[in-house]
Amino acid sequence: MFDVKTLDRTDQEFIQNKIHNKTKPPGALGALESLALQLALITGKDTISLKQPTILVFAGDHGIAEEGISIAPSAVTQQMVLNFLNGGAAINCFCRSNQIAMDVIDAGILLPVTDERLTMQSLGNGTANFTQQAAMTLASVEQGLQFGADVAIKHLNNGSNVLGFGEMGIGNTSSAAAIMSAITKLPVADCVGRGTGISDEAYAKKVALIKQAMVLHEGKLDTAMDIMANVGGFEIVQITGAMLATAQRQSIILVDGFITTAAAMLAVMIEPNCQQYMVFCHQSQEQGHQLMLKHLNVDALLTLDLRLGEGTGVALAYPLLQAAASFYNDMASFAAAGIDAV
Ligand SMILES: O=C(O)c1ccc[n+]([C@@H]2O[C@H](COP(=O)([O-])O)[C@@H](O)[C@H]2O)c1
Ligand SMILES: Cc1cc2nc[nH]c2cc1C
Repeated sequence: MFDVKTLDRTDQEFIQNKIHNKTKPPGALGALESLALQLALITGKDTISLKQPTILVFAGDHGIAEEGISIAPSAVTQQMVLNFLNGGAAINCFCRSNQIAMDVIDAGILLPVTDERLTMQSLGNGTANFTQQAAMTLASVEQGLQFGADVAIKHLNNGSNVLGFGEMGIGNTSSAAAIMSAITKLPVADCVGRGTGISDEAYAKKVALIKQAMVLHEGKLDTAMDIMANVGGFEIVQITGAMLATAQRQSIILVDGFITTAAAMLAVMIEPNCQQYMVFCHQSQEQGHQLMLKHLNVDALLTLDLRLGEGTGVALAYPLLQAAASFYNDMASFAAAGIDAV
């Protein structure tokens, strides 16, 4: 279904020399230098171009929410979708301040929203409770990957070359933790965090429930498709498909927090080359996120102790991409500035 090419590294030496010859001590721009290298490899060796940055916010509900493992009920997913559409959420503020476009997608929320500003590609009214049965069918996984790819391609065809991914879904840290445990083989207790900020009691219940689910689905968590069907979420599947399509089009993927990184891990499991197109924007406070990033062997750009999701870490990190582009494109070289190279 997807065919992601390895990033062409023919120009790597040229790009590294260009960065090296800027008027600064070698390496002095730290993480911005590796970011500039990645962006130049993706968008072009002469100029880094970031076109029509857009954050796709996928919303979906989770059957496991009926167990009381979040501070909020599933109805809040719908209410937050309305908030996104009305411009009132944190992600709206940060997108506005950094001139990033937004698209809100109903990937499968419990309570419907009828609004022409919402991109409708629902896979159903929330997943089944994965502690009792499979979250969804394999047919839903396939449809979800396609829906996700479709919306990414729409934005890429409209001229964007940088897509960020965010999500909203009460209960989705439970699904992300189960996905993480299935992929990394780390113990459930290392993968489960407090999500929206649950009590000690709810946390203990969440760990026990996810352990129970891992036993229930044992032997059926070996492929990305099976992981998604058994313990996934509608928004997570669509983000996975959207990331795969973005990588296939050799465009930039901006990864947000714990849930979007779970989707990123699934995309990488399906097409390992995907990771070369990904920028990990922040390290969430959700306890498993650090271990996810370690598993992928990546560093995030920001650590702000965010644990909100929605794509907020992407929107906040975007100015760092602009800074990387700006120094790569506009900063003087030693030769141009008449400074003795160091
Ligand atoms: O992105 C993150 O790292 C993150 C960490 C904790 C919570 N969230 C958000 O909180 C919701 C899921 O939390 P929960 O407790 O309902 O599983 C969902 O809407 C996410 O966007 C997001
Ligand atoms: C209010 C609220 C806003 C959110 N945004 C992302 N996840 C969220 C969860 C809650 C509960």
